[in-house]
Amino acid sequence: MTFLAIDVGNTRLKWALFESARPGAAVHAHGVEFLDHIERLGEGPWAQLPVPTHMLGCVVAGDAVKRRVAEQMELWDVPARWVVSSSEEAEVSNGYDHPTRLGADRWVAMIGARHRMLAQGPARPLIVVMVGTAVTVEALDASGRFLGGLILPGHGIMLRALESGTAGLHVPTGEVRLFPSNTSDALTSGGTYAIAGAVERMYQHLLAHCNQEPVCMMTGGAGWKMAPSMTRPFELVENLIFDGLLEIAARRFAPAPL
Ligand SMILES: Nc1ncnc2c1ncn2[C@@H]1O[C@H](COP(=O)(O)OP(=O)(O)O)[C@@H](O)[C@H]1O
Ligand SMILES: CC(C)(COP(=O)(O)O)[C@@H](O)C(=O)NCCC(=O)O
Ligand SMILES: [K+]
Repeated sequence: MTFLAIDVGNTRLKWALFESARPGAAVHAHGVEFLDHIERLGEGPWAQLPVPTHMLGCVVAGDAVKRRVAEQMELWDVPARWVVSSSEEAEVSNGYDHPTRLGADRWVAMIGARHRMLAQGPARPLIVVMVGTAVTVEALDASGRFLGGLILPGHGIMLRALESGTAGLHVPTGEVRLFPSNTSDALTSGGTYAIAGAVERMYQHLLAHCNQEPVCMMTGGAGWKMAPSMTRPFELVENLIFDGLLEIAARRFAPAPL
């Protein structure tokens, strides 16, 4: 029984074939493609894979991209299934005004993070930071209710916005500095501390709301860039979306109850 997990963001598709649809399952194979290269999957990395028993994915990149992924999956007789955010799943509840409008990647990452925390110790309030094309900062209370979250531009979008809106900001990538003394460092540091500052504020909001120190988990392709600049203890997790997809898949596909 193998399980294919797919996470399609606005920049890249991440996939992993697990040996079962259970949390902690061993990874048989995994890979990443930029969205422009999705058409390579079927004749490339997926051609040699054993046929997955089940697939579950999450996609925020739009319907055209979703169809292109489904086309690549035609090499197997496996239906493409995509998570839709809902008001409750895998013991996490959704406080969004319109639960189905919440980005599926945010929902799935929260489910992954909540169960990761529960596997390590008692339930606490939880901050989930995802640093991808955009950055999201979610807050959950100790009961597993999503209270709300922040969306802000990721590093690339911030830089491109500044480049396109000004005459004098076309410079190479710089370093994160406490007191940036050139344009490159000023831009790189500004973006990094904007993100770190947003996380710090959400941490304070959640601490005040719950009166208990939150656990903080960070994930996403650019998470490693943020790690040295964070103000609170956090765990950098490779892919919370895969963790969440395994939790959901276990409840949908696995024969034995959890
Ligand atoms: N080797 C890399 N290739 C592409 N993006 C990278 C790489 N290393 C870091 N990044 C950063 O990660 C972001 C993409 O992360 P990812 O989690 O794949 O985003 P998304 O889920 O939105 O597609 C890019 O915006 C970029 O800033
Ligand atoms: C916020 C996002 C753009 C993040 O996308 P990503 O950076 O993972 O590509 C995505 O989760 C999304 O489109 N959300 C829908 C709106 C919402 O969550 O309120
Ligand atoms: K993502």
